[in-house]
Amino acid sequence: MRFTKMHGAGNDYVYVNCFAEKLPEPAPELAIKVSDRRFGVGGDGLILIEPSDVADARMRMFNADGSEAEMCGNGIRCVAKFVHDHGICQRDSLRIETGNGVLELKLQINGEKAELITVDMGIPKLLPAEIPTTLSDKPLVNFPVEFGGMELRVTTVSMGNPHCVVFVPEATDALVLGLGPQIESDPRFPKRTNVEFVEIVSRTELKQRTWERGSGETWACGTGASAVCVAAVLTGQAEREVLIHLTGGDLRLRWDEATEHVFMTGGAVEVFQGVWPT
Ligand SMILES: N[C@@H](CCC[C@H](N)C(=O)O)C(=O)O
Repeated sequence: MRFTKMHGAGNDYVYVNCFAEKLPEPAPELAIKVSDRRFGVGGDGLILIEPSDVADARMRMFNADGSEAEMCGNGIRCVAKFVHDHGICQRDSLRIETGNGVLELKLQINGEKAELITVDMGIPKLLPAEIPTTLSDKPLVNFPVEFGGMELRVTTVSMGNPHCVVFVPEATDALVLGLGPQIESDPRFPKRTNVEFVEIVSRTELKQRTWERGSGETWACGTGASAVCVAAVLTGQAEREVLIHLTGGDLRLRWDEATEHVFMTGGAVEVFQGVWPT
């Protein structure tokens, strides 16, 4: 099986072009093996680029623990770059099918290659049943909750996948690596959750660290950055257009007032290609 290693802002996955390749084993098992940073290729998970009946391509994404997620914001930019740069569909606007519906992307091309990509991430969902969470029966905005003996204020947002956003003075290891996994698996999030710890730098600039459902701390999370933009606006701390600094790079987010859609812009990088197993 040929694969391509790609990353968006340091959120790295093993990508397989299923227009041409067959998986040697079921995707969940394969995801666990290839993601291993010592015994595998190394990555935050596995992403399959498949033919679609309703769009230019379909993305399926598997976390490093083998669980399948509905959406991946950094992943979809890489899928678009792959689809464009490898000649599957060379338009500068693409439609990609995901577990959160068909999303539209605009590609900025430099020479022959896609560089910056803007994704219409759709309308965020805020109802507790849509997250899902049992913490309240109303949308949670700066909602006080106790986790591990500590009271935090959380804002929950679904971008197709669940996010729990916590604004903090400093996103320390104790919070991200200590509380992150506890919140991820808290039974009040029946499908587990991604967790974002966010520092407000100014009304247009934020800093984010993410504990991802199924993969642990990653260097960036695109659906997470979208949820953070929405949460920062809902809590009155930021404008609708923000620059978010993540551990592995920056993303630009805009929550459009008229359409309520979130737009995310960032890069996508092809790192190397290989064959699995060797
Ligand atoms: N890194 C991704 C999100 C990947 C899926 C997530 N871990 C989940 O289980 O929902 C992104 O860039 O959005």
